[in-house]
Amino acid sequence: MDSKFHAFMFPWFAFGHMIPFLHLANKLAEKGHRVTFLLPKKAQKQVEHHNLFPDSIVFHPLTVPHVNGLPPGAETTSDISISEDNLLSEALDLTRGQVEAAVRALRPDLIFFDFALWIPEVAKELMIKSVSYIIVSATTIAHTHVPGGSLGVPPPGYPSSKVRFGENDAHALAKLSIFYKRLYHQITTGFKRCDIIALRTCKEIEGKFCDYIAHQYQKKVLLTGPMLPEPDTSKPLEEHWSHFLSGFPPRSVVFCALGSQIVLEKDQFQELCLGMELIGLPFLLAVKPPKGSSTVQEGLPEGFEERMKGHGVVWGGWVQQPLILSHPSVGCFVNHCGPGAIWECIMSNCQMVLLPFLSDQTLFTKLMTEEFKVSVEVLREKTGWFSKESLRDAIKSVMDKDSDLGKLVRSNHANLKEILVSPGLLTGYVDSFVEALQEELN
Ligand SMILES: O=c1ccn([C@@H]2O[C@H](COP(=O)(O)OP(=O)(O)O[C@H]3O[C@H](CO)[C@@H](O)[C@H](O)[C@H]3O)[C@@H](O)[C@H]2O)c(=O)[nH]1
Repeated sequence: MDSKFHAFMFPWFAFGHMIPFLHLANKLAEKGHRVTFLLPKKAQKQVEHHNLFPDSIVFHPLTVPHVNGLPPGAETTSDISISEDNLLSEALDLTRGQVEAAVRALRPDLIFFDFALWIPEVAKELMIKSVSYIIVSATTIAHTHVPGGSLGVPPPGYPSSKVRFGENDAHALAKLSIFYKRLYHQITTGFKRCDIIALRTCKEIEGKFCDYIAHQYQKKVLLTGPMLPEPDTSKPLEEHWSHFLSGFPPRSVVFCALGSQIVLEKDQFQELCLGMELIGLPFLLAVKPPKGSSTVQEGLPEGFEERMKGHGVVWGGWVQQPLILSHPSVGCFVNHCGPGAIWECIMSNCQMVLLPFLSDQTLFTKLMTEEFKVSVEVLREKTGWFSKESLRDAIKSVMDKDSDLGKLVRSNHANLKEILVSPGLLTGYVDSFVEALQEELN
């Protein structure tokens, strides 16, 4: 065949999945390959600015069928609560007819998927190769999606004694239990049936977990590297943020964002706000409105906005996270340890304070905090509650100039970043990945 291939991409209906798939699509397009990207209709508008090669990456919008129990018009995880994930996953399965029709009409050489476990079946029938491309950490896959373990308990031979759930992580396991069975089935079946397993990581960070997965599934595991976004030069940081941030000294602002899915209970949201106030440093808190409030302002603690005027902002909308992280005034990033956030954080110069909510976020937090010692974790109580004081203590422990812990994590973080930015490392991952795909197709 022609050495240039045509790939289909069909990620789970969540921005944390569609965006890194698109970054991979860009890397393929950069090398002259074509991509047809299947996604829910409404999502296209929100992600199309990530498409750097519109001539080579073509969106193929899908109509997401309604499933009883889902809010009308729900298409992505941003439209639903975590407890409705299984229903959205049923809706994804119901798009099979549309996907098959597109595959038959366009006959790609490869199909990348993650949760649609029926893709290998569709592909095989037409002699197309299927690639199970997983964008969450290899740590999570090794712990939770290898046969032999159970909810919260890793399978035999799992390669870490530190990257495990602790006694205060029951809150994360409780959330996982809602969709554990379905997700476990999707990923393990996808892995068994696909031609290639690919992971969004690099061996410098998760090598032993990748080797473990390859051994357990007896399949070659290809790595794409972290798939960081290309710096978006088309849109500078919005004026109101650059104006706000530039008013503070270098590295003094605490930026907090919790990804695209986390919606806090109102009391926990208020505690988060009060914790930011306690630190005494300028801050930008970009989180969704809490449960029961339609705006963040509506959920704020009494008098908070007035007290924080000119010093701290709580924002309920989308922000340009990578650009904020690279602003010289930002010195600390409090985040949920989502796979996108964490790679962006590692590549920044910000101190890392981790506040995980979901199970994959919790495991990656342990990897960063216990094994690499590049971050600190906000302590929670057994109920999962975190107090304003524990948030303040975690942030102060890395922001206080004289803190030994702060110096340690800063220096470990700088070393890790240096490895990742070493010339050719990340492009080398993409080159080897594409070569391996081409070999598979020949
Ligand atoms: O206001 C915002 C919020 C997010 N982002 C970007 O959106 C991406 C978010 O990705 P990520 O950090 O991975 O977070 P989530 O989308 O929240 O990740 C969800 O989806 C992942 C894949 O299922 C899970 O691993 C996580 O636990 C779950 O929170 C990142 O690139 C951010 O830079 C912005 O640019 N602006």
